[in-house]
Amino acid sequence: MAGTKGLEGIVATESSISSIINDQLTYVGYSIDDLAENSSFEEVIFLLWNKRLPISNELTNLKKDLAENMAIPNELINHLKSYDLKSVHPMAALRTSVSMLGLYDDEADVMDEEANRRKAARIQAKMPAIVAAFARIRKGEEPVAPRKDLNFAANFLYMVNGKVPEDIEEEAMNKALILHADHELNASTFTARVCVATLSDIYSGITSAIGALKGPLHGGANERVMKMLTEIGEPENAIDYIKEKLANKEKIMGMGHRVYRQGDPRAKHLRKMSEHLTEITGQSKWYDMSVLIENYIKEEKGLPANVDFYSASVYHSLGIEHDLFTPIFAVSRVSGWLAHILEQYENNRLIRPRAEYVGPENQVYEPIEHR
Ligand SMILES: CC(=O)SCCNC(=O)CCNC(=O)[C@H](O)C(C)(C)COP(=O)(O)OP(=O)(O)OC[C@H]1O[C@@H](n2cnc3c(N)ncnc32)[C@H](O)[C@@H]1OP(=O)(O)O
Ligand SMILES: O=C([O-])CC(=O)C(=O)O
Repeated sequence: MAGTKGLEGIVATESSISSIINDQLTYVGYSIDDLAENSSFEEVIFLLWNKRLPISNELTNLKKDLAENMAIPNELINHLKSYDLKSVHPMAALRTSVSMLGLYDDEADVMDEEANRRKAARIQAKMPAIVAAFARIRKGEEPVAPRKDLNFAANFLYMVNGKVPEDIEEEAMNKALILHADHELNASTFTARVCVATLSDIYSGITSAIGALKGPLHGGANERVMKMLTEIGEPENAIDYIKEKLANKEKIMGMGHRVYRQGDPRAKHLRKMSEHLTEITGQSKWYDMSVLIENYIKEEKGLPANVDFYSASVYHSLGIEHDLFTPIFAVSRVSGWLAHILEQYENNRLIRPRAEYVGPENQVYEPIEHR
């Protein structure tokens, strides 16, 4: 039995939600380029959950359902208020809050498909409200209730900032949410599927997935990209900084990918958004610095920029606090996690691989006083 470190290249399930073939990403067969340019996040949610695009009244109903389900229980708000949130990472707060949401859902352990779909809509709707409430409470501000007349992207920014976003901000958030929505069997999606394959409930699956996304080798990289850019400070420092990191065998956040070899097809959209948004907000240096780093790493290490690299300067130029970058990823990716959970339940089998034992053998137990 040969071990494959990190399960690289192993096909662990069949799925008809998203595919990565020859460095091209599709959701249910629709190119990510097409969706990013033409679609809305709500439409993508429908696509992932139903494996087809909605017709007009279906999209209207989903938007209504999401807007009506956005408000979070007061008990959860009070719970968040009870912590000293200055030392709590928002991903930790999100992980615990989603777990807690399950305590206030009468259907949490009802396992039929219709109930699971209703819970999916509730979780999708409430995640942005949790992130926004956390962001406000820790600044000593009251959470802002969602508005039923705003779409998902606008409502999220409205709840975070307390004001209706400009069109350009809403467009950028909508596109970022589409680009992050699903990605085949990435680590957090796999985590969600492993969890619910025991026939555990949706809240457990999403809570586990948030934990996996939080790590710096996965969704946690976007926050660290901004930390790196901030440390670099000015474009002229970028290459020396990167050289030193590489000499110390440190990884450059936002670079490299387990599956993509030539390039992450989402990065070009985020690069374009970063160029535009940093320019109109008078912060082009973040984009300039990012391009220098991307080109250098491509040249030196042959590694492409991944989705986390340019999303950092995009969110920064939207005025978003840096530790909210990964929670935004989660607000989008939960749509994919939910799609995969529904797909797993439809055709379930326990996920239980093997480990190759490489430890000592034939040991003889010694009583403690003889060791
Ligand atoms: C949404 C997402 O999850 S996208 C990924 C977000 N994560 C990051 O951006 C963190 C930085 N990147 C990485 O750590 C990696 O590229 C990963 C985790 C994304 C993929 O890693 P793996 O497929 O396991 O590749 P692995 O870590 O084994 O690296 C292979 C080689 O490339 C090097 N390498 C990979 N990524 C980087 C990087 N970002 N910076 C410097 N070197 C790198 C490794 O050091 C290793 O070199 P070696 O063979 O000389 O030891
Ligand atoms: O697929 C992966 O390994 C990581 C990734 O890019 C994502 O989850 O979007």
